[in-house]
Amino acid sequence: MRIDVVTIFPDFFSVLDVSLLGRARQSGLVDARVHDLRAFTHDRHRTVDDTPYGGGAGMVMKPEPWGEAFDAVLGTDASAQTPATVVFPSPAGERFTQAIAHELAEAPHLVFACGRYEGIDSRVAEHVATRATVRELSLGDYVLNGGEVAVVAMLEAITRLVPGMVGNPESIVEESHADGLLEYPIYTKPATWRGLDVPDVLRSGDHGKVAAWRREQAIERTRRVRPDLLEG
Ligand SMILES: Nc1c(O)cccc1[N+](=O)[O-]
Repeated sequence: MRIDVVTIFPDFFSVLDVSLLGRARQSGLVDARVHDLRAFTHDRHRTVDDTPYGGGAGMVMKPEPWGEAFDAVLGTDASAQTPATVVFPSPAGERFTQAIAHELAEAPHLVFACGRYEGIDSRVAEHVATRATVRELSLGDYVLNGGEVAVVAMLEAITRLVPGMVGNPESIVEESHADGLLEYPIYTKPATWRGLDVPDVLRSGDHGKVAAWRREQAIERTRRVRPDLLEG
């Protein structure tokens, strides 16, 4: 899987050199590249923003540097069988979910466009849609200063699903949201800690009873904390 990230804060993604993603990068499972948007400017001040048409507070990211950045990262896709998927993290986007993480983990080429200021000139996504699959995705209903934080989270959620990324693929199956439910409570030694005991069923050795208890706990926790996940 190839991943390109375009941002005015490339250092934000030094995280790609550590953790799971760092190892995957070194192993060649993931070819992740970070691009500084200012590398696609041509003026002395390396300008990436300007005032909004129609007035209003804040600044808008200019289309020209983005156009050149996408030329650079999408150029080779002209002959690609599957067009790239370009993700614009945005509070106005579709909610990013585990299901979408699985979908994007199948994509051969992902590009993440990190907006700043009030956002990117809307013509950029319109233009890119003629050359790639565009997804506008939101991490949550709150205001961030830009897309970088959201992209780091999405990158972790997506790349850990790439085959070979995690040691035990089983560990992915039994996680919160993996089966549409929140994860059941988990315990390890000691059996009693500060007067609190591990549920007896988990020490019974009866795998059937353990599985039933875990399912019941996951449903109960989901009903209590995220009833919306049980609808529909
Ligand atoms: N919420 C937000 C934002 O305020 C700015 C960029 C991206 C996001 N997001 O992905 O959730």
